[in-house]
Amino acid sequence: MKLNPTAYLLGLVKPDHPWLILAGVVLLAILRRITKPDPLKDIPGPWLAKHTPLLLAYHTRTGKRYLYVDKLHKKYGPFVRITPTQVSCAHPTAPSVIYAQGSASLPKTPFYRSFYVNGTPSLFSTQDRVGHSSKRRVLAHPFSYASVKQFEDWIRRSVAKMVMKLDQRARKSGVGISATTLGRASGSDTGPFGGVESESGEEVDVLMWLNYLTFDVISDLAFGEPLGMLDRETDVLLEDTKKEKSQAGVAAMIDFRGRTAAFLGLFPTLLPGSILEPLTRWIPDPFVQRGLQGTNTLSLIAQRCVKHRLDSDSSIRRGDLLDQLVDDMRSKQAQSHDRGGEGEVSEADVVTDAMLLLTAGSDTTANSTAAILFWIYSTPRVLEKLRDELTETLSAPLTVDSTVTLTFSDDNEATEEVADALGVPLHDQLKNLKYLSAVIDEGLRMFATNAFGLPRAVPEGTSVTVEDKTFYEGIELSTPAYTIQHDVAIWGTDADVFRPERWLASESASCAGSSDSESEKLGPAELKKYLLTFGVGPRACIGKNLAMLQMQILVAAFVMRYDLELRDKNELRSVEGFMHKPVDLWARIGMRGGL
Ligand code: HEM
Repeated sequence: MKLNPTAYLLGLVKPDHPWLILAGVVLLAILRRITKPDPLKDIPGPWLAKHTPLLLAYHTRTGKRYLYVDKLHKKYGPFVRITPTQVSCAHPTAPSVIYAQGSASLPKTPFYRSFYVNGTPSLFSTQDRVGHSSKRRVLAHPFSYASVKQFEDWIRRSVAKMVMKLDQRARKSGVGISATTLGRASGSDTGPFGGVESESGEEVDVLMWLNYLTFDVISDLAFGEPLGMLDRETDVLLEDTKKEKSQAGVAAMIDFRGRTAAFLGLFPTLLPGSILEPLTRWIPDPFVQRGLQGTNTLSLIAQRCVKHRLDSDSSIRRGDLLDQLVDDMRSKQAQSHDRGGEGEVSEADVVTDAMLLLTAGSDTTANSTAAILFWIYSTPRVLEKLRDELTETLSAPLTVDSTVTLTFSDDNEATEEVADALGVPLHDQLKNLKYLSAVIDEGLRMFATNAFGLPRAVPEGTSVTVEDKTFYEGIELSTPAYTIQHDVAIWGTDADVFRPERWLASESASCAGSSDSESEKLGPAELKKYLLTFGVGPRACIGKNLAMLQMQILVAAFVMRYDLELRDKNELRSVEGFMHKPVDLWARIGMRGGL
């Protein structure tokens, strides 16, 4: 078939040999690179990485990019070339330079165009600084701690629903988990937590339940209705999804989308804004197609929700995040009317940002919480100490009469009573608990939900110096979060040990496992600079308050209520897309002794 360039550019016609065209593009890029002077010739790295992003792309596809980059740093040192234009900087001074605030801040790279939705950038993916500030201002207030606190009742209601369902599994054969499986921390047969030697409860995938919860919470806030995963006890297939070939649920689609974006982002010539972009949809690769299909379907769902809100009576307000996005659109449309359309925010912008909130704010929180629970339940000393701290503050979960049958209703007040009766903690009871906070920070450090080196570009006509290396315009710099969070020069020789005490000023050097570490010299406030889980600088996570509030409530609720016997307490299997996530967290769940 003869290729009609216009039809191809409109994406209407499938070219005969998309792989050949792609191979040609890669070859041209290599030739160009070989014949041009190389500004990064002094930066070490694998030979192939100098000429093509394919090596990094391969490791991205395996879901272990962070381990590959970590290995490169161990071999080549703090500066490693990972693609022809990208340098991974694992020097401790790198985060404050690459993710600097204010006029020194570096823009996001074209990599982020892989997250555009139908060609529209979101708050997260936009490279334009002015556009970013304007979008960020809209959501800054709703994500402030004071505003997020107002969502607390919504969150506790969902936690209560999850707890009731997990209780049924945990009570299957009535009694607590054996002391042996918990590590016999106290040496007594009844175990430190009052459990007795017996098999109890069902095996559940804790990660899956956390996903149901966080997806319900964020869809309620961003889409105006919960997806209903907790009710249905499954990743949902929405009406819009059922028409699709893949038949994947929402959580699975978000996963495909993140993995595909991390891969395609390494080939900017295939992304929106590039002439070759129409080719992308014809790439005969199921991995890519699943991700693109996921994006399309999620955007259809978002469009339906936004349309529903726009069509509904504007005087009835839910006070959720979607209300904020719609209000902003309406006010900017009114203002720009007088300026001939300049600065207008369209329905497509609202759809893209609503979808962003769902994708950024759901499994990230679930994955982080699952990882933290893994570390807590595989370290009996920490579990015991955390329970001591929580017990001093929360008595409710231990006094619940478990024989009373609690039922859920649509009446919010009634369900809040259920949350109280089930002893779901209030954030005010938790927010100042030092050990809980240290355990969460340490879990985030160890697992590194954001393990990726988030790329930033050196702008035209400028240069950036990290330690003794200067980089010029067009070079892309990133800091590998996992590597920094496990660097012995920062955390000490026990960098790979789960030791929450390093975050407590009074105890940072006094616990088993601590050594001649640098972390004895760096106090907890200094160490915070190297915890990159939520990003750093002007593009850092806007949802951190919401995520922390959920994680604190969830961790406290689990630890106070359940004993978990992990199927594998030696390893948390994980995979990295754009974010790093556990594959699952199977555990036999039992009610804690006394409940
Ligand atoms: C533990 C959970 C979370 C983690 C680990 C996390 C991590 C991150 C990271 C590393 C970034 C920076 C990305 C970059 O620079 O490319 C980011 C940005 C962002 N996150 Fe989160 N996040 C979490 C929860 C949330 C929640 C609950 C929401 C909202 C519902 C959210 C919304 C966003 C948004 C909108 C951005 C883009 C901010 C901007 O560019 O100005 N995140 N997040």
